[in-house]
Amino acid sequence: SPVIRPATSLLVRDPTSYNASLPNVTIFATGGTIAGSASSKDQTTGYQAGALGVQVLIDAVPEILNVSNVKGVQIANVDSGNITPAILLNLTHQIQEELASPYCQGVVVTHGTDTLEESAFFLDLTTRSEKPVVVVGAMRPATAISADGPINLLEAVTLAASPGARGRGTMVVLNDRIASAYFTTKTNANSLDTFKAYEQGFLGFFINIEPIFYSTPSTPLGKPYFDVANTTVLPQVDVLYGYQGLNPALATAAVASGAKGLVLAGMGAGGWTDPGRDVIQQLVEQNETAVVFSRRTMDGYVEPNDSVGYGGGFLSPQKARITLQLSLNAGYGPAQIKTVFESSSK
Ligand SMILES: NC(=O)C[C@H](N)C(=O)O
Repeated sequence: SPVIRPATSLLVRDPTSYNASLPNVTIFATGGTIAGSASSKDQTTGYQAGALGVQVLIDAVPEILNVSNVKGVQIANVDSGNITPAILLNLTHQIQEELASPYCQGVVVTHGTDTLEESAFFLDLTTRSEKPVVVVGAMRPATAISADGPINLLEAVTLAASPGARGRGTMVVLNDRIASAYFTTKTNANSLDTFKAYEQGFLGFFINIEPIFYSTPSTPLGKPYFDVANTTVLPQVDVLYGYQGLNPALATAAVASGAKGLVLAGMGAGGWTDPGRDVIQQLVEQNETAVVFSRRTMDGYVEPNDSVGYGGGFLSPQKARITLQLSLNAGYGPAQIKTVFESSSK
């Protein structure tokens, strides 16, 4: 029988629907448009994200019970812009506990799409299991005509329950595509077809809800693992955006307000202005601030060897930020941080 969690965090479907011949998947709900509710069927912006509870999401797709036994855990119910490090740490702790259970074959996380790539990347770096972890969202609220949430959720649960999904790291499901959390990014603020990994591509897609993969399981080269089992707070790392005539004082202000690290979304392959670099250099020398040069372009590579900071390799600013947070949290010094970013660039 399925593992029973404390009543405060557990919502279970009617236990009589339990089918011993099916796998067990746990759905961790965090909010977002997939749980969004608008005032009319044609409203697809300006609605309330994170309005519906996990049980409502599960009940809307009874087909889920043909592929898996499910139980839902409500972690949060917020617009994904309001996902905090505390929520992320709680999520990864609970997921690891669940993955360690022999009764759990896979995990699904429902999440707003705006910052889905950050949470998915964080989970990818902080969980270590062959079992699938699938992060899913939607672009239309649950109340909309042709809402995409129900089919996305069904596909996500099917994927999490599928033996072929094992050993592929954290995955992202939207719009019939299977993507790797490590490489995926949101590319369009409104369109259903928004998650892409331009250079690395998708892992697979769905036909009749069945996951179809293009290749055998693989792991991105140099993907680091960070143990956060005992972590309760993550260090502050801020992202600054590069542009002509950028304001160098913003970097000073970020460090003064507690940032232990900075990620620069630089121009081109990590470019920063000369006056801006002078200030960055001072911050590195005086405060031992860890600085990663990334890029403001959608895709691309920033050389790991920079005289002032670290180059972010293929990592986007938001993913470089999480990597730097986790490296600092692990107590890594300059040489180890350099290795992490160098390796993730290969
Ligand atoms: N499509 C979405 O889920 C957007 C929403 N604002 C969120 O990220 O929570």
